[in-house]
Amino acid sequence: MRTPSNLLPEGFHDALPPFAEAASRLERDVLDTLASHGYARVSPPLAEYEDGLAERMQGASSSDLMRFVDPISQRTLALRPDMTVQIGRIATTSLADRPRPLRLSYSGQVLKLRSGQLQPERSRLQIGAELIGNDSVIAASEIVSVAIEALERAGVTGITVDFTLPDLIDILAAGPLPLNQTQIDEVRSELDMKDAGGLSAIGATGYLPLIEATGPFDEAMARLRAFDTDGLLDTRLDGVSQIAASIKGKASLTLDPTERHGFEYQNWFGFTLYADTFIGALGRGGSYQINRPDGNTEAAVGFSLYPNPLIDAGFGAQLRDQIFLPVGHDRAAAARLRDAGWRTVAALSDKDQAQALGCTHILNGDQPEPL
Ligand SMILES: N[C@@H](Cc1c[nH]c[nH+]1)C(=O)O
Repeated sequence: MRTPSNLLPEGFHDALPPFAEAASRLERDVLDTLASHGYARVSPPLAEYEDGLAERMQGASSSDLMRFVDPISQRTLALRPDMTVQIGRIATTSLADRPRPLRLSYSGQVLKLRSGQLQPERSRLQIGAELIGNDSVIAASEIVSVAIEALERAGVTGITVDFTLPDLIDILAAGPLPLNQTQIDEVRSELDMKDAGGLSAIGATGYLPLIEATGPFDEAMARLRAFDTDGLLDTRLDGVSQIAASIKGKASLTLDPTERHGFEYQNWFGFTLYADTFIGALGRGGSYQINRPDGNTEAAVGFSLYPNPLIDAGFGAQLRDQIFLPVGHDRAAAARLRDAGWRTVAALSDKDQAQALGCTHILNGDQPEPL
């Protein structure tokens, strides 16, 4: 396991063997899946001008960013907390003239200013894909199914997709169930806690049925449709149902229409990914708008995975066979074994010990021999 160390700030850890390798194997599997669906890799820098980054991050402020002054430009820079924002910048500047839809993938470390209760890490690996220029049901279905395929290719089983409607409360509050901004925040936090008593106490009884519209997808969706008596949400609910239908059989499906944790900028549709063997979320995604430099916006859908907690829990950590090569070993035989997929560990002196160096075999003549 990774050992917290007072050599590093809270929320920062070294990835050690075999976890670091497990993480890069997962990263490779996910990126290969994305590439196979036409997502081209981009690699934005770790830090950017703070004002540009903050401006693009809807629902977050610069006080949520890890910032520092750049001695060269004398300007404040920020470490990226979410690569999706950078992909939006790239899509609407350097790649503004590329035909749409534009499919981009990415992977890298992101930095959160504060750690979450469920995820103490502040430095996290983020791997994802963004489909830019379209947020239709077809585009959203592609994103969800590619996310599932990527996780499956990495060996994750028992996947659950939990759908949400990130802007649901805003829509209801601006229409049939009016609320002012303070009330919106109150209603949201009561819904977060699924607190019926709390909702009643603040006079928002109209929102009570939303607490019940949660759980296995079909039942929860039926309850949500029953709640939507004037058909205001029809198109959204049809859209989310179609996306769910498109991945039926590939994952367990649930609905939590008011879940908003981590959905600061997504609009009509969002989803969180879980795996049976693991308690926390593996990633999330949804539809959103990218602000373009000309003042217009561009629709997009995408997803991001945060696989570190899964890896730390031991996922993909393989103890591989390794063969010890004694001093003076047959170099040609060792090279043939490496070609055949073996990992070799060459002795530097007679003092080196096969077992202590993690070897399972030793090269005897030109043949591997189990230790
Ligand atoms: N970047 C978002 C997920 C996402 C990607 N694209 C759209 N949404 C997150 O990390 O929560």
